[in-house]
Amino acid sequence: MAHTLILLRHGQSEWNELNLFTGWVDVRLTELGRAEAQRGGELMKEQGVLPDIVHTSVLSRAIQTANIALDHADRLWIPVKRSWRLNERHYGALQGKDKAQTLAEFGEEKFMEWRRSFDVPPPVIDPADEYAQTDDPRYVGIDGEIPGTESLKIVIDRMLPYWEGEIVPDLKAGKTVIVVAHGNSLRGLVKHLEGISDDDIAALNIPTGIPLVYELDDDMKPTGASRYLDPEAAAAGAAAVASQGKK
Ligand SMILES: O=C(O)[C@@H](CO)OP(=O)(O)O
Repeated sequence: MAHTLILLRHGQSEWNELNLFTGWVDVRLTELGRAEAQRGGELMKEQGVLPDIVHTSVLSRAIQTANIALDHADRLWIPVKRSWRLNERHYGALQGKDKAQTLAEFGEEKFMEWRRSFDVPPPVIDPADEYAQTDDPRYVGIDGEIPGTESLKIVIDRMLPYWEGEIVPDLKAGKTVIVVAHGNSLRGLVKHLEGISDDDIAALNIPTGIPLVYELDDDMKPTGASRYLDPEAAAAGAAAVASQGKK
């Protein structure tokens, strides 16, 4: 039996537009981001790829994107599950920093190591920093501590229990699942699904607002290549993410 999984990165956020490192800071969608989410929903409806259940992070930009996309796919009524384990990678002390300024200050090598290396996290954020999540009520009771920084490796380690424990059972129950999350949490999931190496994952960027569809076998392995519902827009969007900072 084939299982259908849809991955959707949130539409443009206020801090994507401003070119700031975002991570766990809870910024909203821009008008363009809302339009991207709408288009994502329309693409699902037009192409008949319709989710039965939605999983999102606990960050507003993913929740807004899910609501808008599902509304435009006539699927606002499906069950919803949310988890901090689908959150964006915590960007540590870089949260709130301008990407272009960070590149100019630290140089390309360090900048890319922080953004795209597999296991080098950015410096830890001070818990008193205005962009730390200390005392944020949505994280009361999360297992362990609120992170002070995360590498992609750490993201994968905290995401996989949710993937195995909550998403895979929905897929195995025959549901078409949509996961609405973030650039780096989805990079982690794609790495896991496709067995991409620690080095090669650096080059993978996920565009905002375009559904990416996987057909999976019973072992949750892709049966073929994944497909974006708008491949041209996805290629342009991924290139734009790759060049962030260089403007
Ligand atoms: O700032 C962030 O949280 C992420 C996603 O917007 O950025 P990057 O693509 O640089 O990892």
